[in-house]
Amino acid sequence: MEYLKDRIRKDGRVEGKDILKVDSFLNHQIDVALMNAIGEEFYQRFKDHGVTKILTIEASGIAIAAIVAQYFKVPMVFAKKTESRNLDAETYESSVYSFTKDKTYKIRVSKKYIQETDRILIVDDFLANGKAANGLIDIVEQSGATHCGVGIVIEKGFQDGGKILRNKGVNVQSLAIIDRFENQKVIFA
Ligand SMILES: O=P(O)(O)OC[C@H]1O[C@H](OP(=O)(O)OP(=O)(O)O)[C@H](O)[C@@H]1O
Ligand SMILES: O=c1[nH]c(=O)c2nc[nH]c2[nH]1
Repeated sequence: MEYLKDRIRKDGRVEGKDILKVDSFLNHQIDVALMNAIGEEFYQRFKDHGVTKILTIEASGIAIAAIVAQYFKVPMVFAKKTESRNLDAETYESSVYSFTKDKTYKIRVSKKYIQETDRILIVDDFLANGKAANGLIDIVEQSGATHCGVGIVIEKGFQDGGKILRNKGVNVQSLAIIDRFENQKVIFA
């Protein structure tokens, strides 16, 4: 998606050897027009898969998933990373290591919000080592629903997540795939 790549070239900032900061438009301050273009692009890529629900993980996936859900006209649900009294007792659970936070979270989705008959599109802002996507796939599989694929805004191709998921046969569609960082510049695959 050239529009997205241009925006990453313009406003993305490389931090250290493996972090791309896109907080000015994607996961802190949000450019809603860009989000709409992303939602439309995921719709075009997955519209023939009979999607009935969009699933993501808090926090950064929520804004993207909400807009994607508008294009599909289906509900969106996000996995919660913390326990709280307003979460149902009956949940599907998995475990996700966050590489940006160096912390493992138990993630949970209420059993009420995924049915066996659902066809689920997983979306997220980043794919790095694939832990978040794997945790969400684990939850979908526990529920007996079908996962139609994983839509990612930015895949860091130099980390293993994309390879791991594709080797498992998952339909991963990434709108921008980064091959490497070179002199603080982003080089796309
Ligand atoms: O492929 P992975 O190695 O799992 O990395 C990708 C995940 O990492 C980020 O989440 P983070 O843990 O930073 O939480 P946040 O959404 O609250 O920023 C991002 O939003 C993805 O969910
Ligand atoms: O803003 C982000 N930048 C990254 O490089 C990254 N990797 C996983 N999650 C991420 N979030």
